[in-house]
Amino acid sequence: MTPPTHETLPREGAAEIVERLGGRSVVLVGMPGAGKTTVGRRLGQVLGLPFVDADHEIERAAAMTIPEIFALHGEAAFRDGEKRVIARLLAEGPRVIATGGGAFMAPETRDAIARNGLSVWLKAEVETLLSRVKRRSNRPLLANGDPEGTLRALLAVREPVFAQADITVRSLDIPHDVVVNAIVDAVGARLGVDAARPAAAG
Ligand SMILES: Nc1ncnc2c1ncn2[C@@H]1O[C@H](COP(=O)(O)OP(=O)(O)OP(=O)(O)O)[C@@H](O)[C@H]1O
Ligand SMILES: O=C(O)C1=C[C@@H](O)[C@@H](O)[C@H](O)C1
Ligand SMILES: [Mg+2]
Repeated sequence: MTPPTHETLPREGAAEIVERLGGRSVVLVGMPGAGKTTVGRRLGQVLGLPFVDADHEIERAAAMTIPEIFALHGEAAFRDGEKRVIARLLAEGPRVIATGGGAFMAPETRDAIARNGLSVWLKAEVETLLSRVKRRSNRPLLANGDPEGTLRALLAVREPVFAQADITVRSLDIPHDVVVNAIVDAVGARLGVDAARPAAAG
């Protein structure tokens, strides 16, 4: 028998999870490099929900990249736009939403997610985050010559806030599908869906 991969999805229990979400979205929060975009896209496929990345939506709405928004308008303007975009995405739910690394720090955004979503913190160690963020450079906050020090400082401030998420799942360096399955298990358990196991292949 072929082991299940994301090709065999959506998983058994996915329809019941979506039904019990009752229009709420599954919202991934966590540090840059936590895997919100990568894992979120696959989670959407598994649950049969549209996936949307808030960073990409902000770039689309502003018609410029995040580094350009920071450079031209500053971080405060980016944060304002981020709050508005996430509120709109939640209102258009249900979806799987990947948020930007700092989005959950805004109390209004946490409140909006609590009302219209289920928050999932993708938790990873600094060493893991660092090795992942080195691969891409769309993160103006880390472009200061000391990404490790910056990540550590951000994590110290943000970790207690991420810990307020409804669900915490470790984002280890393991196949993405394993992380996705752990999220489905946790969301299913939270919603009382006990059939949320991988669909048998064949
Ligand atoms: N479980 C995993 N194992 C190994 N690598 C992973 C895992 N999850 C994500 N990655 C890798 O880490 C990198 C960062 O992932 P991703 O861009 O999804 O993070 P993010 O949380 O969306 O970051 P940001 O907040 O900056 O948008 C990517 O190269 C991705 O392939
Ligand atoms: O950690 C952060 O504050 C950020 C993370 C990215 O996802 C982007 O939202 C932006 O670069 C800010
Ligand atoms: Mg991302």
